[in-house]
Amino acid sequence: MPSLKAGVATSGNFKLPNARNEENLHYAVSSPERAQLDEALRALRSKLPLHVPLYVSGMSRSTTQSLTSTMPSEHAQEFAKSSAASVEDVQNAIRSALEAKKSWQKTPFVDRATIFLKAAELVAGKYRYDLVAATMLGQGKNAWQAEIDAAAELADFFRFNVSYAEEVYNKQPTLNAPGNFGRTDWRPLEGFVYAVSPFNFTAIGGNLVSGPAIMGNVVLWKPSPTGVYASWLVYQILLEAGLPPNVIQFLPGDAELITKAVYEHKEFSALNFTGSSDVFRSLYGKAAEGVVSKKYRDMPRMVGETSGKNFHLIHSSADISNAVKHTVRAAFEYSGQKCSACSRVYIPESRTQDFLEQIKKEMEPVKVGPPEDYQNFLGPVIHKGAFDKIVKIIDKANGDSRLQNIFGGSYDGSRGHYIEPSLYVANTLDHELFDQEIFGPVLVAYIYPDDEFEQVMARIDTQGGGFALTGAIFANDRAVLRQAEDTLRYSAGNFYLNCKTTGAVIGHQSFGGSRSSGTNDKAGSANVLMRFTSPRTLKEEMIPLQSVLYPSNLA
Ligand SMILES: NC(=O)c1ccc[n+]([C@@H]2O[C@H](COP(=O)([O-])OP(=O)(O)OC[C@H]3O[C@@H](n4cnc5c(N)ncnc54)[C@H](O)[C@@H]3O)[C@@H](O)[C@H]2O)c1
Ligand SMILES: N[C@@H](CCC=O)C(=O)O
Repeated sequence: MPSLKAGVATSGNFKLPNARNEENLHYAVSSPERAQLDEALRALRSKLPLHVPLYVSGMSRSTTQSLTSTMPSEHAQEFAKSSAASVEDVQNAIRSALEAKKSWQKTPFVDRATIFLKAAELVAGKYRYDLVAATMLGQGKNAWQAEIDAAAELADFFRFNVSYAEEVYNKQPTLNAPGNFGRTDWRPLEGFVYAVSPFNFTAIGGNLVSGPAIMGNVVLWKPSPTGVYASWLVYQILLEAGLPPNVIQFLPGDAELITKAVYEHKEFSALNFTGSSDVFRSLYGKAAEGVVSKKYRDMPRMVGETSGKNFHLIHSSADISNAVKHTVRAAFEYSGQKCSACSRVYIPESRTQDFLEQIKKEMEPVKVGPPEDYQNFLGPVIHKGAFDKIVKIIDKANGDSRLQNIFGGSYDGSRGHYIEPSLYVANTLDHELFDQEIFGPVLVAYIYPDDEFEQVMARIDTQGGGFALTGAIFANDRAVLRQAEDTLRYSAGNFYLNCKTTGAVIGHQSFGGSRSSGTNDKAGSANVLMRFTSPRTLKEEMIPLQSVLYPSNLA
């Protein structure tokens, strides 16, 4: 069988198609896309529980050990049983990936790029409804949230990562002395990349593996146990698009066991992680131990996009109607399970009545329930662990004299993991709710005296659990927007003016935060792709050297 090796068919340069954002489908009543999605949902339900194998050394394999996930909207229903990789599977995966690397890194960029462009078309076309349905039933997103993730953002990541790779390759020295020629060889890393993905975005798993692979790396993918079926679909799409099987190895299973086996290998060269800060810190620390003990050939790169405690700051000059609508969406869409979700809001005293009246009105038509019912704005939270954690927070908040409940404050776990969207006003800025990432539909507000705007900004910067992912200022006064942008410069990696903290679009807003929110390498940018390269600088001289001595040495 012919393989993708260094070829001769492309001479010189070529121009890739311009990356474009996938247009969203809206699933309005009686729309053709709604009918197709309903069909995909029916078909998927009829196959439950789904079986997800490993894919190691070019072969899929089911193991006797398995992990089970249930439907978050209907926890009596098993959703997926995924195989679990053993230490030996991990070792085989590394061996096969490193073998595949020899030809993959020499594969012309035109061929690597085309595979991901084709994958984007498969996502946007042939598999769109399967991906959206899998994300709805498996991860509890409603049709719109699943569409913007598993269809649009996934296709965008594939298309834009190809463009960003082109941008990286085009970064070449612009100055050459006469008779000299300098170049940069954007080598992939030596060794292999370990990608660990979260449950909450199908697209993120696709991005964590595709970015490094486009740059010529090989990748071991450990998907989230609660997003495993959608990840498996993404993996199969990449294979169908022509990705040689061993370039990415698919390794569901016990996170700690897999990580331990990966971290034992000398050729571990990078971690590409998205998930919670605590898990990233522990993975960072274990890698550092390996660095200290000289276990690895390289100094492994650590790339991590992690947790947030994101804020909306409302100024007295703000358009309150706009601020309210954005706050409802940012705090409650996908039940607050976005790293970018707004979970603390600061309201000026003079506009509080207006804000609270309007937010209560906006909440009236907001419904909570299964994602298959299109009228539901919020679905369930992902699993019992998340539900129990949020319930504990709500129960405590309901009995806390420092908090006033404005709406919500209840939950129902009888059929699915449902939490009512909840707003509490705290009478002190010292409340722990301003620091804790809840990852659920719970918003805490603080009402500040209008003339304490500057003090409140100072607190916003220092509270928030040390996270600095996203934040927003709502104001009509231009000087206030400038002041907030300057004062809160390090409080958020994505800072929004008069719009919500969620919904970064690939190609428009690259994404990530620093401090405890991660390494801020910016998903959706050429910057993060550069972390998966080890550039080599080349210089060639065409004029022979005439003398050893400098002119100044001569008498
Ligand atoms: N900043 C971002 O771009 C971004 C995007 C999405 C999610 N997130 C964050 O992710 C979190 C929610 O996702 P989650 O619940 O899947 O996160 P998580 O940290 O629980 O899990 C993420 C991944 O790490 C794995 N993992 C968990 N424990 C591990 C261990 N001890 N060793 C090795 N791997 C381990 C999981 O199996 C999963 O694949 C939130 O904190 C959210 O803010 C951040
Ligand atoms: N990039 C997404 C958040 C991803 C994290 O969960 C947003 O901007 O809302």
